[in-house]
Amino acid sequence: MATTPQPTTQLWLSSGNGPISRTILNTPLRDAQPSEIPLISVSDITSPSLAARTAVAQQIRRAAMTNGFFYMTDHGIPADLTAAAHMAGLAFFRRPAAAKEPANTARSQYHKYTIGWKPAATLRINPFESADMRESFAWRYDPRYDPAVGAVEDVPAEVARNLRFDEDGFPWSKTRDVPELEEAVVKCWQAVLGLGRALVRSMALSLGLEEDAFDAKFTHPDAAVALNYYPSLEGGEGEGRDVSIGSHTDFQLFTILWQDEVGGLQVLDREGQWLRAKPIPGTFVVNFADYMQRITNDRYLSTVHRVQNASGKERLSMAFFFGFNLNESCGVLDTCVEPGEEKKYDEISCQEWTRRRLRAMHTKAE
Ligand SMILES: O=C(O)CCC(=O)C(=O)O
Ligand SMILES: [Fe+2]
Repeated sequence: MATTPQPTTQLWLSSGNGPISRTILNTPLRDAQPSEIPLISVSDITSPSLAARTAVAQQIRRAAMTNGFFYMTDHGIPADLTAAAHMAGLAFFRRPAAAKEPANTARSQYHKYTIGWKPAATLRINPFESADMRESFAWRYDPRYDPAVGAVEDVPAEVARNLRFDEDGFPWSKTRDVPELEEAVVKCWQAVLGLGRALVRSMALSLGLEEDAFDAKFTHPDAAVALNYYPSLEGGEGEGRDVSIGSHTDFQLFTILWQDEVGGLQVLDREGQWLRAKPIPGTFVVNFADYMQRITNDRYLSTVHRVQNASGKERLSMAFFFGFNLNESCGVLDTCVEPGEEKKYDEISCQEWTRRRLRAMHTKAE
């Protein structure tokens, strides 16, 4: 018996290769089932037992090839670290715009798009949807804060070329009215950085490589953090309504996201169904991003997601983005092509890839 095709709509998004579209079902948004966004315990991610580490890697592989999203539990990040950054973030954002203005990204010496505070509705990550109603505060990798880096003078020249620091200590020099913010965010970032490195090793294993295959590529990773602050939207959730952050994919390898208990994150599954990724206390959400999709020849999905916070309450999330050192590049991995299959992507540096993505969000980009 022939099945009637389900009504669909085209969803347009920007990408590093220009606008792309996805076919989405016209069915209403619904909560994700555990089989769609699984819960993975990573307690064995650094276990001395290879079998135990492999078991984690296999679950990650399955999630990457299903919908590209999973909840991560037993991750070892102390709850008091995320709680302190959450509270400090709220204290920062709840102040009037004039108090946040000194930390406006536009005032950064070198990182006018990627470090500091962005006011609400000034970004539109998806040109086909409303402006992003979120405010954000972002910071990016600085080896002076990386516990795995000894002396900053030892950072190799080819890495250092892509790392520039504002001489006045921006943005932290402009957030002194919330004195706890710097320490709370940096401590959380440091802990998640360690976890991110462990995850890359697990992902190497999951791709049939040696665990240390990527080690040289993340000595000084493109590890950024964004605190997102979402006032409640007026119009409710669903197609055609305002977005807190528009439909997009993340740029680099993967994102580790902490979310509060409000909810609002939506994930587009492989069939084109929008799913709510409801908060599960104590977990982080992990999603794969564009660079990972490229090097795996589309084996691992860079999943489209967005946020609509229509809860009537404010929401805060912290996104930790993880990528290789910006000067690094990686082509499609041999373990991701079957005999006779073509490599779909050229090798491109992480710097160039993130630049292309940023350019699609801003008229100019660093
Ligand atoms: O706040 C969220 O749940 C997601 C944020 C996000 O997608 C991002 O910052 O890239
Ligand atoms: Fe995202």
